[in-house]
Amino acid sequence: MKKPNIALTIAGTDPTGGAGIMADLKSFHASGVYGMAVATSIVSQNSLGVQDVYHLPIEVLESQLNSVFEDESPQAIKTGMIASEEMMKMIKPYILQSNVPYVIDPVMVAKSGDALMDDEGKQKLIETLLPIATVVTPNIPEAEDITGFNIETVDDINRAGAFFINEVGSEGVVIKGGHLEGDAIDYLFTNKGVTTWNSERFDTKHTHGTGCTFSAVITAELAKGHTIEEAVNTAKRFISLAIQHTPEIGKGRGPVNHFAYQKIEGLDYE
Ligand SMILES: Nc1ncnc2c1ncn2[C@@H]1O[C@H](COP(=O)(O)OP(=O)(O)OP(=O)(O)O)[C@@H](O)[C@H]1O
Ligand SMILES: Cc1ncc(CO)c(N)n1
Repeated sequence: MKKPNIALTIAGTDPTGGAGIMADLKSFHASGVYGMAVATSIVSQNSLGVQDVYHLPIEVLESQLNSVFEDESPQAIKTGMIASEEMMKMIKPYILQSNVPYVIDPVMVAKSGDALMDDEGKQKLIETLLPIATVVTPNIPEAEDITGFNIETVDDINRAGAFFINEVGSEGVVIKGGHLEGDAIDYLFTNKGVTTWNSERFDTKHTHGTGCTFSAVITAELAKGHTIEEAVNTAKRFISLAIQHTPEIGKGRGPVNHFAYQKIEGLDYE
């Protein structure tokens, strides 16, 4: 059997399996990539919201990172919820040393509206990790927080894309239109220009963890050696099918279907 490509996620948890490292592992697996996961914060959350957040001590983060990197290095890395500057600084040298594609989902607020990062953390993300990202995947409110201006029109989105590439120094940014009205349009900006993906908006409340899933699939595709454009293309198809075929789990805003893409595309990995 061929050795699989490996993707690593460094993020918060969701005991109900819809978001965070649990969603990332499912998405890696459904993309045919071997998944590894380092936890930053333990989040008591479910489809109804966030009940409690416990940030792990910095030594616990370091110890997990050492366990991963002294053994087998991943071919791509993703970070999600990172609550403090201390954690960002701890993670950065591991990313730089591994020298593989690095995806940042700049998680700030859960779909329920609960905050997962404080204001200082947002500023520090811009200084420490965003400049070394291969791809950043903000939703509109996250892009507004990072750029410091309101995003309402396509002109605003173009301005935000330019900000990430030219001012922050990220290689690519996907500004996700999930929070706007109308079709779900995503905009990828790189130094080659802009590419857009358009999907119909599915009328469902079950969109818990869509951002985690989308960025995890981009990471998995980059781990396989695909280009940024190819990776976003696959991730868009993956998340659209996952939202279209939600499993109806939970009393509130439930998770998406992480296995719809694999099933519908008829994929059979080695
Ligand atoms: N109702 C929907 N129908 C179709 N696509 C959607 C819908 N909602 C979101 N998307 C798509 O899902 C992906 C994730 O975008 P979204 O804006 O929901 O991320 P997010 O807010 O970061 O998610 P979360 O914070 O819950 O993890 C994008 O490709 C977006 O266009
Ligand atoms: C741990 C975690 N990361 C990200 C999100 C955003 O969906 C969430 N709800 N929980």
